[in-house]
Amino acid sequence: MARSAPKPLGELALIEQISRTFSSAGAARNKAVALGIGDDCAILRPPPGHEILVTTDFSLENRHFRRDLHPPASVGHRCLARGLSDLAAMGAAPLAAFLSLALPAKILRTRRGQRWVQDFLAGFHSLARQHNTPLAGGDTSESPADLILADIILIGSAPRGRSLRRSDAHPDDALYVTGSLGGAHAELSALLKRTHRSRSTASDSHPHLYPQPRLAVGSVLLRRHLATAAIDLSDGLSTDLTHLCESSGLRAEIDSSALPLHSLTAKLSRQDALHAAVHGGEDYELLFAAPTAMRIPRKIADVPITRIGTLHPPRAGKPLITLHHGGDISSELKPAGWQHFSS
Ligand SMILES: Nc1ncnc2c1ncn2[C@@H]1O[C@H](COP(=O)(O)OP(=O)(O)O)[C@@H](O)[C@H]1O
Ligand SMILES: Cc1ncc(C[n+]2csc(CCOP(=O)(O)OP(=O)(O)O)c2C)c(N)n1
Ligand SMILES: [Mg+2]
Repeated sequence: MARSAPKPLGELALIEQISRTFSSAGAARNKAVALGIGDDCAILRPPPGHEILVTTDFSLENRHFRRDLHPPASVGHRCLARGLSDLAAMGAAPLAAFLSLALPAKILRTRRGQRWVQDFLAGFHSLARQHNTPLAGGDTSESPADLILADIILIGSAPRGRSLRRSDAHPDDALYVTGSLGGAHAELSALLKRTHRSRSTASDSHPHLYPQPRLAVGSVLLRRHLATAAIDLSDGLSTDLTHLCESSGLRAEIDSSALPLHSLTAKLSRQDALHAAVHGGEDYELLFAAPTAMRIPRKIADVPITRIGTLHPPRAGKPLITLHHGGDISSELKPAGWQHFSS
């Protein structure tokens, strides 16, 4: 017998559900939020001596996730992780998140659709709790198409004038990455070959479905004055290192054998594994520069740190990024990571 359709959720009921999820016992709290969901604006009070950092990123169905392949909890987790990773790259601590959500009307009329929304919020909420990031507001709208569209805004803070920028690396600084590379690309490629949704959960190791924003590492880099510059790896090392080099007016030399390849790339050929590590996006690891004389621990906040190369002053005839393959063999590494509008 067909089950009766559930009571459709309207805008106010949905906001009520979101508000309840994010104010429950055990929900993320932050002293900086003087007023959260429920009024025309939220009110934030950053810690004294700190300045505010703001970042925003879309999570769009069929661009950043597929409803038929990504578990809804992963979509929620990734939506927040994208913003938290930008804060991590600058050494900032999150104060609050704002979520703007456009949902197809259809989704709120079926039990399955309502469960999708509930699981999306649960995935978001679980990562928010881990990183003390309350949801302090947002916007809810009916999507004009049959597509789920989300935008996340993250507000963070850092001691005034101390945030890590892309532009402050020095000539002869060493380059480091956190964690491992290529795992997100390898997992996404495998996912795109499937015809049904993954059942993976955040408790397994899933670099694409559940990336871990490196907030603790970013905070140590800033607090202990270890890094001169940093960026997070969202579009891929080749593209994001190009940003860091261009912003700092430097060129880079990278040792391909030093790149820490994620274990998920082990099934690939050496060439495909390297391609995933260098051009695959969404690893959400940090790339940072530090003076060669600075002693950088092998692990920071339990995350392995690997030296992958060195920065140099620009020189006529030398490419912006040189990839060394051992012996005298080297090649130019051009930015070939993710770029919207290019395919
Ligand atoms: N539509 C836009 N309007 C204004 N600034 C934008 C827009 N899109 C991107 N930016 C800015 O351009 C810079 C680079 O953006 P992006 O590549 O998306 O950074 P990230 O990889 O850190 O998310 C950021 O400072 C971002 O705020
Ligand atoms: C369905 C699907 N196809 C392809 C991708 C791969 N992908 C989408 S966006 C992106 C790069 C990062 O996203 P972007 O919007 O550029 O984030 P930003 O650099 O602004 O943080 C990648 C690798 C994906 N996540 N999902
Ligand atoms: Mg962006």
